[in-house]
Formats: sequence, C-alpha cells, structure tokens
Amino acid sequence: MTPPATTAAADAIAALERLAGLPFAKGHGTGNDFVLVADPDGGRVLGEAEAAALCNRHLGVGADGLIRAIRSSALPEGRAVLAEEPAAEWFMDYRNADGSLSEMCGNGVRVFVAFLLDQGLVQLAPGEVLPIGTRAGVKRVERRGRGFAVDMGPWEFIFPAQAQTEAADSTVEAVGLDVARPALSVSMGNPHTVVALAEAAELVGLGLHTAPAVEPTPPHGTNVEFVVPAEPLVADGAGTITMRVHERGVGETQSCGTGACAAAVAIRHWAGAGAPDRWHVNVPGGRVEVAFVPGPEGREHVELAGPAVVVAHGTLG
Ligand SMILES: N[C@@H](CCC[C@H](N)C(=O)O)C(=O)O
Repeated sequence: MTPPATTAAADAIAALERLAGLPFAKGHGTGNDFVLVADPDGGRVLGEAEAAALCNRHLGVGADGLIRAIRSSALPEGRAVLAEEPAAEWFMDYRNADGSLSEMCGNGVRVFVAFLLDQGLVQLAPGEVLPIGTRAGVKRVERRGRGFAVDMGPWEFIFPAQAQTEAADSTVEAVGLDVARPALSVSMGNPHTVVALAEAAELVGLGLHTAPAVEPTPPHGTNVEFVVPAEPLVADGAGTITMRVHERGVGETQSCGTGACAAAVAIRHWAGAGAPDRWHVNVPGGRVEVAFVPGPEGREHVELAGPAVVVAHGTLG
C-alpha cells in the first residue's frame, strides 16, 4: 500500500498538477540552477506554492530558484522600474526554492538574459546593453566572453555605523566551526553576511546542510558567505578568493552571484588601502569575476561577470 504523502509533498503534487502543460527551461550560472518560465503578460499563477513545487528536487523539476520572464508593465514592481528606466521592458520575477521572493539574483539575471535570447524575446548585439527590471532596481547586462557582465549597482553596509568603525558587525556560528566568527553584512539589493576563514580545510569542513546562525541577523534574513583568501591574496592586480554559500530560502548552492559581490566588498574592506578593485571568486560551480567601477551617478558600482547557459527545455506533464 502506498503511504500517504506528507502535507508538504501533497501541496507540491497539487501545485504541479495545476501547472500541467506549462513550458519551461532549465538553466544555470556556475551551477546556481533555475527553472525559467516565459509569462510575458503575467497570465500564469506562479506564486510561492508553484515556485516551491517546481524547484523541489524530488517531486518537481528541481532548482535553486524559479525565474519568471514577465513584461515590466504587467506587475506593480515592474511599473515602478519603468518609471526609472522606460527601456526595461523585461522584469526578472525571482523566487527562491522555498517559494520566497528575493530582491535580486546575480547569477539569475545572467541566466535570465540567456533565456530571453533563447526564447527570441530580445536581441543583444556585442557592446549593446540590455536593461532588466528587478526588485532591486534596473540592472544593465551586456555580453562578455561566453557569458554576460552585469552592472549590479552600488553596494551598502547593512549595519553602517559598526562597519565603519569596527572590523566586524556580527558573528556567525556554523557546523564545523569551533567558535563563532566575526562577520560583515553587505547589501547587494539582497542581504549577505560574509565570514573570512583562515584556510581551505575550514571551508571544506563546514556543514552547510544546517543554516548558519547570524547575530544580529539583518532585518529580512541573510545569505551567508564563507570565504578563504588565496595565498598570495593579490596577483597581477587582481585578488582571488574561494567561497561557499548558504542561501536564504534555498540552503547550500554551487554559486551565488550577489554573494560573490558581497564577499569581494568585505574582503577588500578588510584588506584595507591598496586592495585591488578586481576579484576572481571561485565557487564550487566555477568562477565569477567581480570589479568595482565608477557608476554614472558618482557612486561606486559593482560589476559581476560570468557564464550563463540554458541547458534544457521541457513541458510539465
Ligand atoms: N543565487 C543568487 C541569490 C538568490 C537570492 C538569495 N537566495 C536571497 O534570498 O537573497 C545570486 O546568484 O545572487
């Protein structure tokens, strides 16, 4: 006899039944993987339950997040973006694997543009810039090598008073660490808390199946990045760091683009005057590049570059 499904499993099965016939694609950026759905006019119901079911690795397609491609004019957050940038026709409607909304996803926005191109919804010539609407404002994307570069906008400390005067503004406890470690919380539109570890063995020994405990936790939760600086830290004018991440609303992922940016912000801050503005960030799923560049409004912006691919297309049964 088949045992009854748990409530969560029954909810996922019911949500997937409601989505029968839905075309989708699967894509990733350095192993941070997404289900992508084109819903230009916002006619689909793709809320928390549907996102969690699609991202379920046992019952659904499986992914770290769901990305809906919707015209900015079709949702309130998108209409706010259009007031800032009328050319931002497309909006990245991003949800984590647990169905929760996030303001921004750095790997996701590159994969989103790969998906728009794959679907023939946009064209993007080399050197051309495509503005994309997100809940963290407009992000400008251009082709770079075999992937894309994204102007992620300015970064901010989440606890600026402490960060300016002390090396750390919080502490993080995690499975595999002997004691709580000092950390710095950085917003890339979404929240991050960065911890520096002394050596690769500490990074390998972390148990990220359990969410790290952050004190104080930023108001809307946080993604936690554990980072080991390379030895030497800087070569040929660029720094190199290696990172593992526990994402809010997901768990451990193979990569996090906004997390790589936050990690570069924190490590550069800790390194002090003379630290470079270009950073190679190694993650379990590959490597992304982070650079600090002048923004058009006079503030410093963070640029994120890396690969993005669409690997499969399907239809929900
Ligand atoms: N993996 C993403 C970040 C996704 C959102 C994050 N889990 C959050 O809740 O803020 C990236 O590449 O930036």
